[in-house]
Amino acid sequence: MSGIDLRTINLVTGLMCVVMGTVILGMRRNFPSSIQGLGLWGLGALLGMLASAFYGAERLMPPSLAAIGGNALALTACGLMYFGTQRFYAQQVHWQRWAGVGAISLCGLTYFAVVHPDYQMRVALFTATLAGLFAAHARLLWRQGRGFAARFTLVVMGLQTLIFVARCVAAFWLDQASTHRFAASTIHNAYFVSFSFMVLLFLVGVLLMASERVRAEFEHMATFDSLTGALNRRVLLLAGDQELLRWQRHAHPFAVLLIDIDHFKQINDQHGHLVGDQVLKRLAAALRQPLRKTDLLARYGGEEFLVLLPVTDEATARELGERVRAAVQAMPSDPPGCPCTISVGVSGVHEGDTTFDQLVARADLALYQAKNAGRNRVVMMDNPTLPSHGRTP
Ligand SMILES: Nc1nc2c(ncn2[C@@H]2O[C@H](COP(=O)(O)OP(=O)(O)OP(=O)(O)O)[C@@H](O)[C@H]2O)c(=O)[nH]1
Repeated sequence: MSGIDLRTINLVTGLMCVVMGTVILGMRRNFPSSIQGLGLWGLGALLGMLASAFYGAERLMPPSLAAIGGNALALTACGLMYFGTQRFYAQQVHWQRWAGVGAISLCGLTYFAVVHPDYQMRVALFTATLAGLFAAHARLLWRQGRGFAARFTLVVMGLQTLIFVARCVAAFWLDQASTHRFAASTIHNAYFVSFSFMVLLFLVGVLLMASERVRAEFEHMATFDSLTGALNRRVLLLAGDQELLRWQRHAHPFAVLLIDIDHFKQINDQHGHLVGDQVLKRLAAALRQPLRKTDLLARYGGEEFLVLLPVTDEATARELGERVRAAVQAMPSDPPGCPCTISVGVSGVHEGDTTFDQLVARADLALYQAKNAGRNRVVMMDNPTLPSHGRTP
């Protein structure tokens, strides 16, 4: 360890910070604005580079200025990283509290650099402040983090905390001989090298966290309808194809409900599209209520919904259709005078069906009959003349 050149490590750490900071800020431009925190992480990394530059330039300026400037920049950089993670997890950023802690710490560092020079006290104060900040950061990741990237970053932050606590303790008991930031001592070298390595790992960790989040958001967008939160048409059709294969293999019956809002155009025309959108949202919530956990609800088109009912025969499907229709009719009218009813076409899988589209086409035919018969009713294709429990509005 004694052969390590700490100035070179300081330079490499600064370069890593500038590269990673630039990458993070570049990614921020291409990521959806819903992913917050990247700007603060990127800025933190760039300030980390400036801190290294200050530490390295101590021969070009009074050493106390290099020490205070470097420490101020390093504290700010680590604070920005923490605030970045708070923003990433949509937490309130309490920067005032940490700005206060940083300011007190910096006053102490200035005192021990200028008024009463004491290198050991500076090391102890600086490492204790950062250990507290890293511990808060690790706690946040522990509470909010999900998935590999967050766990990885949590481990890195936990190790950072331990390294800084160890360095703080060593400043009093084990390291009396050290008098300078770049002076070679086993304890100091170990701290310096591991800290530099952890800075790099932390920046890799936050990059992974952001990439994981973007993937999850795109997956969500590709799976769910953004207005109603129901599945989208593509996902339900794929699930329907799978259900048909299962039926061909195991002969478990299944069925679909095709649902269309009655006179929705009137709701839009009378109250505007925004109210129409709210009705669609409330309707999707009402449709879910009578369904089982295994049933899949999707927005099939503008004001059309499709429900896939696995392991369900036609009689049960019709009953469920009726429950769904009744649940929508029971929805409180909002805005007042804006009643909402639905027509439902039901179809189960039939001998000879080779595609899921055939079921949907039958349900569509049944829906057409329900509309023609006066709306607010459930019609099943096999028995389109069944008396409806619903009433014409
Ligand atoms: N607000 C809103 N309206 C939508 C959306 N998608 C489709 N629509 C509207 O849904 C209405 C569908 O009208 P029509 O197909 O004539 O059907 P309807 O008025 O419900 O009449 P019936 O189905 O015969 O009972 C149109 O006015 C569309 O503009 C949407 O996402 N939001």
